[in-house]
Amino acid sequence: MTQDELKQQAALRALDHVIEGSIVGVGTGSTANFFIDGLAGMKDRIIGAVASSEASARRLAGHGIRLFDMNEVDDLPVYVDGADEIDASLAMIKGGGGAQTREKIVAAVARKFVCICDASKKVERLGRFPLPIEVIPMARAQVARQLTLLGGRPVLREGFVTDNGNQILDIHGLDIADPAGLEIQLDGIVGIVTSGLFAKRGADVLLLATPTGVQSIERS
Ligand SMILES: O=C(CO)[C@H](O)[C@H](O)COP(=O)(O)O
Repeated sequence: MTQDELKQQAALRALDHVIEGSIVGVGTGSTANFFIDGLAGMKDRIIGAVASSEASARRLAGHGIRLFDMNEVDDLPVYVDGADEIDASLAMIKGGGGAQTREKIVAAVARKFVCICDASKKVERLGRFPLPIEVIPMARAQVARQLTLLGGRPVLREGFVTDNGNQILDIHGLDIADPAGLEIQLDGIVGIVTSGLFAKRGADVLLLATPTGVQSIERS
C-alpha cells in the first residue's frame, strides 16, 4: 500500500468524527486534502467549514463547501488535520506546509482535534522532522540566533511566504525532550509568530493508517 493510500484511509476514517449540522475545522496538506475530498460527499449534511490555509479554502470552495471566516465561528466541534510527526502523548510537529499559525488558531477553538496520519508519522520522540517556525521577516536573524542558542540549526525556507506574509525558519537538530516546555519557551521569543510544536494543545484522537488498518488512538 502506498503512503498516499494510507493517508487517504486515515482521512476518510475522520469523516466518522464529523458532526452533522455543524461547521468543520479543516487543516492543510496532502492528508487534509483527502479529507476535504471525502467531506465533499457529505457537504449537504454540514453547515460548512473553516480552513486553516488559503490552499485548503480553495479546495473546499472547489467542492462547493461553504466557507466561514474564523471570526464568525464561536463553536467548532471538530478540527481535522495531518501532522509531520506525532508522539505517544499526541504532541505534534506541524507546519511542513507552513500553515501552523492558522492551524493553531483553528485548533484552539475546536473542541476535538482529530489528527490523520500514515504510520510513518508516529515517532518515539519529536524532532527528526525540522521544526517549522513562522517569523516576522525583520526578526529573522534575531530569532535564528536565539534558536541556535537552544541547540538548533535554523534554515530559511527559501522562496516561501506564509498566508500571513511571513517567513519560515526550519530548525534542524533540536532535541525535543519536553515538547510543551519548548513550545512555551518558543512562544516567549520576540519575533516568532507561531512554532510548529503542538503540545500544549495536542491532538485528542489520532487516526493512524497502517498496512493492516486504521488505528484510533485517544489521548490518555
Ligand atoms: O502541518 C501541516 C501543514 O502546515 C501538515 O499537516 C503537515 O505538513 C502534514 O502534511 P501532509 O499531510 O502533506 O503529510
